[in-house]
Amino acid sequence: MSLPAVELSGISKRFGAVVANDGVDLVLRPGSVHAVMGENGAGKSTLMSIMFGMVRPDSGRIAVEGRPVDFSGPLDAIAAGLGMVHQHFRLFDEMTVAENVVYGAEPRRFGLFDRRAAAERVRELAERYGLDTDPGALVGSLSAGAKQRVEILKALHRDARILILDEPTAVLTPSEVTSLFSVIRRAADGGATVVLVTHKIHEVLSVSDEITVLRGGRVTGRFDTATASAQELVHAMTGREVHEVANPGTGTPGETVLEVEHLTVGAGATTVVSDVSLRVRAGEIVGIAGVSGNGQHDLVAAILGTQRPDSGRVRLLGRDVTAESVRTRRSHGLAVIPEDRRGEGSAIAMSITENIMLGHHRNPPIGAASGLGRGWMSLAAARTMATDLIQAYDVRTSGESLPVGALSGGNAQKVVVARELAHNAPLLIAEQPTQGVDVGAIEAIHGRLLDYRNSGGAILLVSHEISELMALADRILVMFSGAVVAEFDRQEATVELIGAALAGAGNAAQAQAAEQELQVPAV
Ligand SMILES: Nc1ncnc2c1ncn2[C@@H]1O[C@H](COP(=O)(O)OP(=O)(O)OP(=O)(O)O)[C@@H](O)[C@H]1O
Repeated sequence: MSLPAVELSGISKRFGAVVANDGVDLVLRPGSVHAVMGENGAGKSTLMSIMFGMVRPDSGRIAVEGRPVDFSGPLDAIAAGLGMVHQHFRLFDEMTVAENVVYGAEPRRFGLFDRRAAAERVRELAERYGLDTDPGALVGSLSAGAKQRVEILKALHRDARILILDEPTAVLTPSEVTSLFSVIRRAADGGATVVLVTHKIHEVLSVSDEITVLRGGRVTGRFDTATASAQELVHAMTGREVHEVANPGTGTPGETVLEVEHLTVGAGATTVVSDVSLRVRAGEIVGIAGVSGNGQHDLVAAILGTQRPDSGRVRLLGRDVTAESVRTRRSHGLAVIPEDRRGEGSAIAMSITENIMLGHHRNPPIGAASGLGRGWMSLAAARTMATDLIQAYDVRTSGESLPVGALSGGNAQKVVVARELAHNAPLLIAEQPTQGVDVGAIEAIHGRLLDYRNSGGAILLVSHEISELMALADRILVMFSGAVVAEFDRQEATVELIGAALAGAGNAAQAQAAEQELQVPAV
C-alpha cells in the first residue's frame, strides 16, 4: 500500500471561543478524489488553510508523502507539492493568462522573462489536463469558470501533486461543472490527489472516491463514495433528516408588483438584455433560469437601478421607476439579495449588527421613529434585532459584534438573507440566495422564501440551480443571450422541457448538464 499523499493527524484550531477544528484526522490516498463536506462553519476551510500552510494549527501533525512537515506559509506547502484554488480568485486582471500562470515561477531566457516559453508551457499543461484556455487572453475579460482554470493551471505549473479546491463549483455553470469534473478525473487518473470542498451532494457522489464529513470541527463520517447514500451524508452533516420544501402551488396571485416592459440594456453588438418583458405579482415567485452571463445579472441590475436600460420601462407597484435611483426604488418597496455577497451584499469589516442595520436604519424601532430623532438610531434596538435574526437563521457565530468577514462563507450569506427578508418589502429580488449554503440552511432559506410568497410577497428568483427553481417558482422563465426564450408554469415545468428550452437556445452541452443536475436528488 502506497504512502498517503497527505496525512493530517489530530488537527485542532481555535479562533477565540470558537473551536474550528477539533482533533481532525484525514488521510488522502494518492491518485484519489477526496471530498470534504459539512455544514456552514463546520471547519472545512480552516482545515484546508491549515493543510496549505495559511493557518497554523494549535496542535496536530501533517505528513506529505510520508514526510512530516511544518509549514510556515503557503510557499512551504507549494514546495512540498501542494496547490490550492481558493473560492475568491487571486489573479491579476490586467495580466494575460500565461503571465498569471507563471507569475512567481517565470521561465527565463538570458535572465529575462520568456513570454514564448510561458505561453508554450500553458498550452502544454492545458492540453495534458483538458483545460480549455487562451494563454494570450487578459484575465479581466474571462468568465468565472475560465478564471478558475487559470488558478488550476497556476498550481499545475508549480508541479502540484496535491490539489485543494475550496468550493470550486459555487461560481460555475452546470456545463462548466461538467468540464471541471473531467479535469479533476484526468488529474487523479494521472496520479494527482484532489481534495474537494463542496456542499452539493450530487457533485460529491458523481466525482469523488472517498468522503469525509465534518460537523462542529470534528469528523462525523468517513465514506467510500461507491457505497455512500445521500441520506447518510446529510445525516452525518446535520445530525438530522433534511426535508426538501416545495411550493404548494396554491393561492391566487394578487396585484402586479413588478412590471418590466420591453427592457433592453446595451445596444447593437453589446446588447446584454434584449427586449425582456415580465411581471411578478403579489404572492408569486417567478424564477429565471439560464447559464450565467446570459443577461440575468444585467436584468436584475436594470430593475434595481444600478444599470441604465437603453430602452423599456420598470414599474414598481404601478409606479414608473425607470429613471429613479436605487435608494428611491428601495424605499418604494424593493429588497435584494445580491449575487456578490462579499462585494455588494455585505461590508466584511463591519460587525454582524452593523451589516444587519444596512438599509434598516430608517425603520422603526431602530431609526428615526425610535424617539431619538432623525439621523440617530438605537444601538440597543439594533443589537436586539441582530441577535434575533442570528437565532432565527441559525447563523453560527460567537456573537453579534463579530465582523462578517470572520464568518464562514455560508453564515455570511445567511446574514444577508436575514437582513433582506426582514424588510418585508413587497418585492424581493433574490440572486443565487443559497450559494455556498449548506443543506440544512437551504431547507431553512427555501422555507422562508415560501413563507414570504404565501404571505403575499413577490419574489424574482435568479438561480443557476434548476432544482431550486423547480422547488420554489410558480413560473420559470429561461434566459439565453439576453432574451427570454421560454416560459413554463409550475405544473408544466419538467426537467426535459427546461433542458429542451436550453437546447433550443442552441446550447446542447448546457442542456445535457442541466438534465444531469436535475436527475439527482436536490439534497
Ligand atoms: N479568522 C477567523 N476569526 C474568527 N473566527 C473564524 C476565523 N476563521 C474561521 N472562523 C470560525 O471558525 C469556524 C469554522 O469556519 P470555516 O470557515 O472553517 O467553516 P466552513 O466549514 O468552511 O464553512 P462554510 O461552508 O460556510 O464555508 C466558523 O465558526 C468561523 O466563524
